[in-house]
Amino acid sequence: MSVTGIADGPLGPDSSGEHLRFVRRIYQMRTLGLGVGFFAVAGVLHEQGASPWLWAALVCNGFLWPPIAYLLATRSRDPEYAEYRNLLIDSALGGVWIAVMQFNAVPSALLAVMLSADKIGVGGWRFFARTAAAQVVTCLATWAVLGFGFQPHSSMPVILASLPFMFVYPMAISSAAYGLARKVVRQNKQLAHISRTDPLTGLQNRLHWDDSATATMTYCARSSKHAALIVIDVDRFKEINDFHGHLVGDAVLRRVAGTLRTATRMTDTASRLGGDEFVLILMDLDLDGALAIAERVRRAVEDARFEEAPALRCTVSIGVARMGPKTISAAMWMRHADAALYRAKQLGRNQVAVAED
Ligand SMILES: Nc1nc2c(ncn2[C@@H]2O[C@H](COP(=O)(O)OP(=O)(O)OP(=O)(O)O)[C@@H](O)[C@H]2O)c(=O)[nH]1
Repeated sequence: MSVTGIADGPLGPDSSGEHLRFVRRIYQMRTLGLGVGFFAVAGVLHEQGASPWLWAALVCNGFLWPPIAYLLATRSRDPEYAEYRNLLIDSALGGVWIAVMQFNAVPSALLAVMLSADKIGVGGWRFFARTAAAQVVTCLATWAVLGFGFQPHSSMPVILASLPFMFVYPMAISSAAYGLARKVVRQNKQLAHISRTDPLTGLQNRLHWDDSATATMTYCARSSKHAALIVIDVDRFKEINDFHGHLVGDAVLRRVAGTLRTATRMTDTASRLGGDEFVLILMDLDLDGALAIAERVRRAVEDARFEEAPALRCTVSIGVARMGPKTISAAMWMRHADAALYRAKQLGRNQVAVAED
């Protein structure tokens, strides 16, 4: 007799912490499943007037096997593999108890179903097929050894003794599955956040810039609102890196990002396009408003001082493009802002230039 539970499927090679968590989860479910399953089988053994060695075997399986399996898995060099082996042993022992109970319908069916459900939950249909095969083999072998006894009728006391197993264990499996589903949702959210975030600055990255620009254009076109695009490029950033080192270069990029965050509102979007290039999408703001923000950013960067390099002064060049009637795509909008940025660089850097419509 043995049951386990649901857990994350096969794990990656670099996840020893995850492996141990997996082993712990299985240990908890195994302890619970065997604890309640014990009574289901005990009900039948009691009716059969079973021998003391069978009772001893049931007690060992029900209460000693979970901590032994846990120790075997946690002390193994490959806890995940060891735990899958333990799960296989669970199924094999389950087969033995079904035969010992002479196929007493209720507890036998419960054992078979619970052992199948948790194996599918842990390792999918393939793992289930392997464990089910082990279960059938041990069941047939035990049945043959014990003389092919067949007593499928379940008395009321046996049914009552099986009730805790019938209710408690499926609830525990469902609860574990719910916890797992919530974890997957949480991790998906984290992954989505990571995929759109620039790790150095925490701003949105290039991948999602296009979506944000297109969404802003659609919204502002529909609601006849203004919007402006501001492209910011650090002046002579290569020289900063070369002279002060990449760590200081990174600090400059983070400072520019911080300045952009401070200068914008909730509805605006600040992104790092890559290298030393940043972009701001400003919603519901006309050209004058956008120019004022661009100038504020330019001045804030000019005034910035760096602990790591007190002598360092850095500046940015900025191109501003409003969303005009002929701006039909995010790429076109960006081309306009880029052209203005190019002009700001040509005019001597550390300045703001405006794109012509
Ligand atoms: N520290 C640091 N440097 C980066 C990072 N990404 C790109 N760079 C460097 O940024 C520099 C960008 O330099 P350029 O594009 O040549 O431009 P620039 O030196 O700013 O020159 P102008 O734009 O013409 O003023 C390159 O040297 C890149 O190696 C980063 O994440 N951190």
